Amino acid sequence: MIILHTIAEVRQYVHTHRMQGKTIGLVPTMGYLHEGHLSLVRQAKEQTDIAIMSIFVNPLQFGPNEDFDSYPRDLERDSQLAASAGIDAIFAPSVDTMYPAGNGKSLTHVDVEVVTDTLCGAARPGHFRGVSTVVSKLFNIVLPDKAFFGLKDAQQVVVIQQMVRDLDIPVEIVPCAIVREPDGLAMSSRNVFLNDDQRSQALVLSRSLQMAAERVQQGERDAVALAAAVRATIEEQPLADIDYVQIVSMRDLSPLHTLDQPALLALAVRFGKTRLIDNIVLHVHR
Ligand SMILES: Nc1ncnc2c1ncn2[C@@H]1O[C@H](COP(=O)(O)OP(=O)(O)OP(=O)(O)O)[C@@H](O)[C@H]1O
Ligand SMILES: CC(C)(CO)[C@@H](O)C(=O)[O-]
Ligand code: BAL
Repeated sequence: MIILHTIAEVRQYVHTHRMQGKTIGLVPTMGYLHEGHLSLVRQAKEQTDIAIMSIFVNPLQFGPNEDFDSYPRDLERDSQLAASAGIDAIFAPSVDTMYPAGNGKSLTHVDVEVVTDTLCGAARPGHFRGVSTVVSKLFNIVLPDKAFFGLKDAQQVVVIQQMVRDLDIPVEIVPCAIVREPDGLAMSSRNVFLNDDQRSQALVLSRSLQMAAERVQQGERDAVALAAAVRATIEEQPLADIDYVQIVSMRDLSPLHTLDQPALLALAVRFGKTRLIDNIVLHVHR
């Protein structure tokens, strides 16, 4: 396993393997790895010859009052975990390498419209502009055949798929299932910030999503009532501060009133300063 820091090193590494006829898989991350990230690595290794992980806490996707500075970072630990999951190379650039204009700013941006109007796009202005800009840079640097993204960030998957279609970027986006702790909590690098009370109350997120899926199975078709029920369940936990609970169309993420098509129930909830997201796809059998 090799750690690369510059764009030139990555290009050279990729070129060498391409000349040998190898396919390339990219796993973009912000590091502080857990089993969710490692599941993406394993899928990359199954589907491509060479798996490259990027580890970069991207300043462009954080708002001024968000947790860019405190976001957990540990490249040493990440390298060991990534190597144990079979990664071939890590690309860990500095902020100046990715943004030579300085101060973590870019003079050029990629802006995906419409599917960024809801959910985290509405709650975190500029977030997806930062994500699609850095991901398109990573695609241009690595030139992967496939890129692997977790469905915990379901809107991110939709945004990247839209960007790739609209800009004719020759990469296949592979969405990967959410990995959870045994008690249901979706794995996230930010879980380390939860204290014991917050951690146990945060179980309400996966529990309420599961409850919603069961109600849909039992025939519930009123998306507004269902979202309200999820909201009420979460509000029973005194430490939970809801950012959003929304049911949207899987197709274009527009808000849904009736469950008459595949839907995404997505939520973002703060516990103290820690903002957690989770979601479930609601399958409606008519
Ligand atoms: N629990 C998970 N299951 C599957 N994929 C995941 C999970 N957590 C993160 N990922 C995916 O890993 C990739 C990198 O995500 P990132 O580094 O932001 O990790 P994270 O744990 O989501 O961090 P945070 O939630 O604190 O932003 C993304 O594609 C993300 O969807
Ligand atoms: C895709 C990504 C690595 C871009 O910075 C980030 O948004 C993430 O970790 O999901
Ligand atoms: N996984 C999404 C990265 C972020 O929260 O900025």
